[in-house]
Amino acid sequence: MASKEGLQAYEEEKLLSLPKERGWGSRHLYLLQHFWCPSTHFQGVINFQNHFQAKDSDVIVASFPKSGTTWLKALTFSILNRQRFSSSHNHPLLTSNPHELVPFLDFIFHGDNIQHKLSYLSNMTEPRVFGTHIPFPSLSNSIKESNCKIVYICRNPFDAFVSSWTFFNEMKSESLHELTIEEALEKYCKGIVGFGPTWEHMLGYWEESIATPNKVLFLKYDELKEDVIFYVRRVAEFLDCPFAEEEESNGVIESIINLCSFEKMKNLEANKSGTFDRNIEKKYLFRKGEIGDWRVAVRMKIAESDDENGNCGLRLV
Ligand SMILES: Nc1ncnc2c1ncn2[C@@H]1O[C@H](COP(=O)(O)OS(=O)(=O)O)[C@@H](OP(=O)(O)O)[C@H]1O
Repeated sequence: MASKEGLQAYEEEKLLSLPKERGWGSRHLYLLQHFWCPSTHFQGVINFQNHFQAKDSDVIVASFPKSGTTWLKALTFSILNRQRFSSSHNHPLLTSNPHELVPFLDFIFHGDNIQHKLSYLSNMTEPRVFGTHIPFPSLSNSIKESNCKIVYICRNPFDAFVSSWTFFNEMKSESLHELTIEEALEKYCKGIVGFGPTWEHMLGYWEESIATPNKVLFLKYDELKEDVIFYVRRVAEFLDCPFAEEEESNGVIESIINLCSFEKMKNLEANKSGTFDRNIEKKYLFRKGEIGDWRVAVRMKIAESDDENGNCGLRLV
């Protein structure tokens, strides 16, 4: 299996020595440096750690999966590039998915030809914006040592869990086994999920945001949804490109928010079809975008498990 995913001999050896579990979105999860690395990402993560050179002007959008990564990538890209692109027409986000404009560092280095990738990266327009799901302690040293900035987003874990479970069930290829929601929840609570455990992931970035507040900005999906104007201003200030009074009065913040809104992005042709990275269908990235959707999943589960006498057989929650 490992060789099928294009690993070099030394990586294969390393991989075989690690604790292993069955995965959800990937065939296996490997316990690498205290986090569960999906087998699909193993080579990309190792190569990223060994080769990526951060620039001081880089911006990294970091997140636990299904916590609002796509949204924060779109907002960060728009905030940083607002002088280059008008939000109302000809904006790259109207024709490209946020993951195509803001690539995942964990995936860029997947496959061979590292030199080609490095030269592509060094020629990218600055400021370069990247995404990552890798926990803070496992980021490359050059990210930690440079002056680049990290914007992190987390989400109520109940919602992130339901979002992940639905996503992986929709995405599931025939080679992957099915997980019931109960099995998936048990694994999630034990931290056995890609880039998990969740709490350690959040804690790593949280502690860093306290220790170095100019380096890491810690955001929560739920708060961002509730006051997006406040947080768009906050991100711009953190990235040293605050909105000028004239921009404020010209409605630049509102146009960025509208461009990146769930409804706008979900309905764009660019996000309705096609795939990115490892054949992820773009349409599955936009589901409901709500706070508290986990309650719906619980209600459905209760209804499903009510017996014919009306007794609730659910013990899951
Ligand atoms: N623009 C915008 N605004 C608000 N919410 C949005 C937006 N885009 C995506 N979403 C919702 O985010 C959830 C997907 O999370 P991620 O983007 O982190 O997924 S991924 O890790 O990059 O695969 C997923 O949440 P659920 O709807 O609860 O499944 C998406 O619907």
